[in-house]
Amino acid sequence: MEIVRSPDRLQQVCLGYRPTKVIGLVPTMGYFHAGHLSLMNWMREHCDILVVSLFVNPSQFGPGEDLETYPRDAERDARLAEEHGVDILFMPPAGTMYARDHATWVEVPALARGLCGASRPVHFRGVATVVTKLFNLVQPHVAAFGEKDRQQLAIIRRMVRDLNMPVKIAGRPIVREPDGLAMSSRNAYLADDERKQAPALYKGLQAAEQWIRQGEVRASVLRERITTWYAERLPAGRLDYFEVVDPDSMHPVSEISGPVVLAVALYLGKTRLIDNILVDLPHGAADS
Ligand SMILES: Nc1ncnc2c1ncn2[C@@H]1O[C@H](COP(=O)(O)OP(=O)(O)OP(=O)(O)O)[C@@H](O)[C@H]1O
Ligand SMILES: CC(C)(CO)[C@@H](O)C(=O)[O-]
Ligand code: BAL
Repeated sequence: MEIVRSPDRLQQVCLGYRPTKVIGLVPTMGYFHAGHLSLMNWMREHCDILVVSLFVNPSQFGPGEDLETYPRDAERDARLAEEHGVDILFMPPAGTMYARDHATWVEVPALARGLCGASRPVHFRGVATVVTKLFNLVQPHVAAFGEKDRQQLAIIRRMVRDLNMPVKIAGRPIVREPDGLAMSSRNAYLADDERKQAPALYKGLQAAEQWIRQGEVRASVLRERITTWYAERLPAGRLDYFEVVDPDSMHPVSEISGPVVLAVALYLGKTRLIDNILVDLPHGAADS
């Protein structure tokens, strides 16, 4: 495995491979867990040259968010990357990815206003911009992203389509702890009592899926029921949002009549956790 720190060097190495090798990219912010490793394992089977980027991207953090305290362990991450067959681990020092007078931004506002975008207004602009930069540096044939960050995945798919970027996007399933909690680097922030309550986040989504399968089609009723459900089981929690959205546009659905995503964000103490599930109902389900 080669560790590359310079963006120019990364571009030069990848341009050399591009004509003859299938290049796969897994973008990350590091502090690897089984979710990251599942993306690497999948990509290892779908490319010749596996590139993993590890960059805690400042432009996707708003003021007062956890940029400085974001968990980091570069040494352990490098060891795990090597064990998982990574060919190139890109770890740029903070100052090298953006010019001092960086002025170009990529935005997909139609998909970035709601859900996480409502409480993190600059977040998806930062994500779309850094992912574009990574695509330009690596020129991957395929890039993989987790469904845990489903709004991010939808935004990247739309950006790639709208801007004719020559890369295939693979969305990969959420890897969970045995108790159902979605793996996330930020789980490391949870105090013991918070960690004990955290699996209720996913259990709530499963309960809401059941209510839908039992015939509830009104998003407003689901939101009311789930708010009570979480308040009873997560006394330390503060709900940021629970939304029923269309899987492609990520726009809210008021009456369910086909596949929907149930998406939630909740603060447990100071830690903001997100999760979602796809409820894959057939189209026209409510009419039958
Ligand atoms: N539990 C998971 N299952 C599958 N993919 C995941 C999971 N968690 C993160 N990913 C994916 O890994 C990639 C890198 O994500 P990132 O490094 O931000 O990790 P993270 O655990 O999501 O961190 P955070 O705590 O910041 O949310 C993204 O495509 C993300 O969707
Ligand atoms: C895609 C990404 C690596 C961009 O910084 C980040 O948002 C993440 O880890 O999900
Ligand atoms: N995986 C999402 C990265 C972030 O929350 O900034």
